[in-house]
Amino acid sequence: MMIKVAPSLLAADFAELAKEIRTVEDGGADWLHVDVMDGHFVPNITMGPFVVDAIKSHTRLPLDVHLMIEEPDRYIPEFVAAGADVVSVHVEACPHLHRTLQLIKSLGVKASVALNPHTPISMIQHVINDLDMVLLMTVNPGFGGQKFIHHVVPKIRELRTLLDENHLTHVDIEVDGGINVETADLVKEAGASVLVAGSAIFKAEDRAQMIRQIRGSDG
Ligand SMILES: O=C(CO)[C@@H](O)[C@H](O)COP(=O)(O)O
Ligand SMILES: [Fe+2]
Repeated sequence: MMIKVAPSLLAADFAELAKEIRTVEDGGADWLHVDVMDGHFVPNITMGPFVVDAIKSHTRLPLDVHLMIEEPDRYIPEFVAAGADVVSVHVEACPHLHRTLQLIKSLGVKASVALNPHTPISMIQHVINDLDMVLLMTVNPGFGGQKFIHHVVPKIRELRTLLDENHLTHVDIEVDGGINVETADLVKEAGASVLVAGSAIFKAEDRAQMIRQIRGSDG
């Protein structure tokens, strides 16, 4: 399986974003992961469409926008206009999930649903044909630098089986939170195809080498 690595900018120096982006883009990142938090869905506030727009002008990498916000439908068009290429909404924040996914797709970008660590795979069973990706949180959303929650690994396996049974092999499984060289092996073995990593990459002495190690092409 082709593995993509998406550095999370949450762990970057926000006062030097353009430079930070250059280091991971030159270092071989596949996507840039952008964490949007509203202080309601999660107990932290990060950035909005204005910053996404600024990031877009400094990279050719696809922007993987992880919306940890309530009422995402109100803001999705703005994030797409700002340059989002993949939009993840949390199932826990979407009472009309099917409608939200159609909205994302109607804007011509990839639609993804994110699940908190305790949220069962069955929550998305009836929308799997409308998805380009599923984001499985491997920490409780809200902050970078947290510890990987191991009980999510069987959920990755369960989702991969569900996708295989429905001939949806093109649907990516993204994992997010606590990914490092060790946990990367566990999630890839279970069927994940997009690995988000913030602290592991931005705190590494050699970011390019860390990206290669997480992807697994470096032994
Ligand atoms: O969505 C989130 C946190 O809510 C993540 O994208 C984190 O930013 C990942 O950071 P690390 O756990 O890799 O440091
Ligand atoms: Fe994220």
